[in-house]
Amino acid sequence: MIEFKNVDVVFGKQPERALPLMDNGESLQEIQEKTGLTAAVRNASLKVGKGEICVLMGLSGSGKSSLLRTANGLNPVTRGDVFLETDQGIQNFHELSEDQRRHVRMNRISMVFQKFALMPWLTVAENVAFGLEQKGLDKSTVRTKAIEQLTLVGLGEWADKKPSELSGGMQQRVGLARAFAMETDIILMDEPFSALDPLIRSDLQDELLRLQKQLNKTVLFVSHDLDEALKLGNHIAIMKDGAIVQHDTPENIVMNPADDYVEAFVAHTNPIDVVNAQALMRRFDDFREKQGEICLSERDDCWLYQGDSINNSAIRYGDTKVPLEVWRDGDTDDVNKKRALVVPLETRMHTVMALRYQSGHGVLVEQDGKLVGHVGDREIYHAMLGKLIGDK
Ligand SMILES: Nc1ncnc2c1ncn2[C@@H]1O[C@H](COP(=O)(O)OP(=O)(O)OP(=O)(O)O)[C@@H](O)[C@H]1O
Repeated sequence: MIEFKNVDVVFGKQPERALPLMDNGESLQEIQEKTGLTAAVRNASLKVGKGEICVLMGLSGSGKSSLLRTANGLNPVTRGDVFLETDQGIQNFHELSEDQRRHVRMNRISMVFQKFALMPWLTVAENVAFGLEQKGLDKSTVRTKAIEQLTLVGLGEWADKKPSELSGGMQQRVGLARAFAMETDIILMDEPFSALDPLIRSDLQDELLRLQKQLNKTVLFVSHDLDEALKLGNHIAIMKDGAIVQHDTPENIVMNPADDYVEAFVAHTNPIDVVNAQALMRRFDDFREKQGEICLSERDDCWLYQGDSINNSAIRYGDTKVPLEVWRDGDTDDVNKKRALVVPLETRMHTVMALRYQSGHGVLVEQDGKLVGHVGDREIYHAMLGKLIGDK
């Protein structure tokens, strides 16, 4: 977990001079003119939970990197707090002694930069091992861990090559392996994929999502690119002139932008590529129940009977029962029309719509093997019109 509370970052001599002006609501430009100081971050509050990827987005100069870099002390905090989960519990990073900070940097936080920052004279494995050696682990443990991490990112065979023998995409994979090897809970990523061409970039995004499923880190990720933010983020925080103007789920950023600035960012995004079943569905708490069955549609006389498992559950239209089937990622054209389909929470709206259309039934949504909601035509139409059922 990492939490920023009312963080201000000001660059220049005697940065505190900017604080009263900031409190007066003066603009960055006014502050710059009056004091010569750069107020890069203004009153930013943001919490990133364990297992979450939060993407910081905004135009160039909006303060994304300045905020990110307060998390490991690369930038000072002029005012405010940065709380981190450490082995001593939750601690305010900027109140720690220099020794304690070094310990936290070594054991709790790692960082991946835009430039791969690999040392050219070391082999790939030695680059991954570097931080582990600093931790004081013995040589054979270090080598084993480095190879394990390289294998995890598909580069096991390349361990003894030099970085210059690898493509840009592979070098950034080494960067990921190096960050993951440190086994820190928190990973800071400052535009790690921006220098890569689009196909490789997309591969690495997939790779990060795959690793994250396995490793469950707390990730703060800076990006310029909305598509990247929508693909990776559980939450997105949009920054403007040093302030966070909206911190929200990707769906809400696209469907309910907080102001014109956010709206301009998302103007060309199609909701069906962003909204997922979780945001789209109507939860069962919201439906009428009768004799143990949930009424999915009054008009169609459609009911859900829930047995002890999904396989033993069914939907019923009047007297006709339709068994359920969990949809496994695959072709949306090739669905069994005699079944109603069940999808996980993260399934994208375009897939849910295709399954609704192909199966002829509303789509059920499961979480950890339990049915939790339903997407029918009403939910789909609402989302197309720019409204999610959850925020009506
Ligand atoms: N070390 C520094 N010293 C002085 N000013 C700085 C420093 N780092 C950043 N700034 C200034 O702070 C403001 C915010 O910069 P920052 O790099 O945080 O923005 P950003 O949103 O990450 O931009 P980009 O997407 O271009 O990297 C800018 O005006 C920048 O010039």
